[in-house]
Amino acid sequence: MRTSMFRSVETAIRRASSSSTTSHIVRRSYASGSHPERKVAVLGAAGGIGQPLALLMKLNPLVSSLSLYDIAGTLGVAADVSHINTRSEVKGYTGEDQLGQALEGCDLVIIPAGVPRKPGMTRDDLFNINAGIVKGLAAAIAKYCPNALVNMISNPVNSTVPIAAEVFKKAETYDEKKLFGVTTLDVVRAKTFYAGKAGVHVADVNVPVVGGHAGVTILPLFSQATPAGSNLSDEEIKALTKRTQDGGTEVVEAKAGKGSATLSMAYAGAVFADACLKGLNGVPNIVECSYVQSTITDLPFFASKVRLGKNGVEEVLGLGNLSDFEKEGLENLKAELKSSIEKGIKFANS
Ligand SMILES: NC(=O)C1=CN([C@@H]2O[C@H](COP(=O)(O)OP(=O)(O)OC[C@H]3O[C@@H](n4cnc5c(N)ncnc54)[C@H](O)[C@@H]3O)[C@@H](O)[C@H]2O)C=CC1
Ligand SMILES: O=C([O-])CC(=O)C(=O)O
Repeated sequence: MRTSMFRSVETAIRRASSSSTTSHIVRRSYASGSHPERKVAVLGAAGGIGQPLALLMKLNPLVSSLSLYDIAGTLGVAADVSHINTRSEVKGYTGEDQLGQALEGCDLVIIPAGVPRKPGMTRDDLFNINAGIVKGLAAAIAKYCPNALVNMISNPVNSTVPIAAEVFKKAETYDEKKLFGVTTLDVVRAKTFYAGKAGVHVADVNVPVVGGHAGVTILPLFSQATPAGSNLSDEEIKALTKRTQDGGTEVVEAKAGKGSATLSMAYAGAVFADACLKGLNGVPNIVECSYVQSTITDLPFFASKVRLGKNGVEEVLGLGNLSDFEKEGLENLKAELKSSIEKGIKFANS
């Protein structure tokens, strides 16, 4: 699960910022094809997540064409980001009549479109607005880029992924290997919180997070965290688990009505998108946690470690050994996750 996203970004910045003649030559030969052409779209690109995510995707050398779409405000964001001297060409699209152009030819579509939480709300409280937004965007993806990988960020992820799956099924374009709920922020938080408590270097830490992306459905597996052997007590593991599950709420409360996590989410979204692009490009052994169609439990969608490849999901990895506390957490999350999945399926078919 270690990612070289930072290294890629660093390399891109170094390449772009050097002004020597040699670097122009290097840059030209680089742009002419050391990586395949990849078109990536961000839907909701003018929003709190969309803008920093657009920036991070512009810094990613695996992207050759960056398509920024929103219902309003995209052209300014696209003009701004387009001036950065990295590989990709940037185009902005605004309004539904430009959605098709934004999507045509995409290899990867990232969706942070929709409303965020305010204090006191659950992610499910966003369902009424975001379910319709996701349904519409999924229908457009089925029409204009049915083969693209889809990274769903819009909440409630536990329901929006099943909604997109149903829309794709109806359009006869569904490929379960290509639809991902982005749960990377849970992993990012689990790594950060664990490193702080265990006193280990955060860059070395790996922690799988399984289940879903809301409250108790977020199940970090600290018993599998590496580096291990930090002698954390049961109480400390419980507190780390709770903090990971409540990480989104911690940010919502700190922002006090001004939305939810945007910067850490953009980072997490960029890490996951980078992993998807590497998989598409044939880089071996790319593994990230994601909420996907799954048979590793009795639930039809479940987050776990996933190996990424040229067609999206190459393999959904099992849960490994769980502690008794994690086994209990797994049983406790099933009812809520099942009902969120069923709610999404019912909505998509209504
Ligand atoms: N999966 C995860 O871990 C996380 C998910 N989120 C979710 O991401 C979503 C976006 O959050 P923010 O960027 O903070 O919200 P925001 O309100 O700042 O931005 C959302 C953007 O979506 C756009 N939008 C609305 N309808 C659209 C449509 N039909 N097509 C294209 N764009 C549309 C809006 O114009 C706006 O620019 C929320 O649902 C939030 O809950 C947020 C953090 C983490
Ligand atoms: O908490 C929220 O509403 C946004 C989110 O999903 C997160 O930060 O994990």
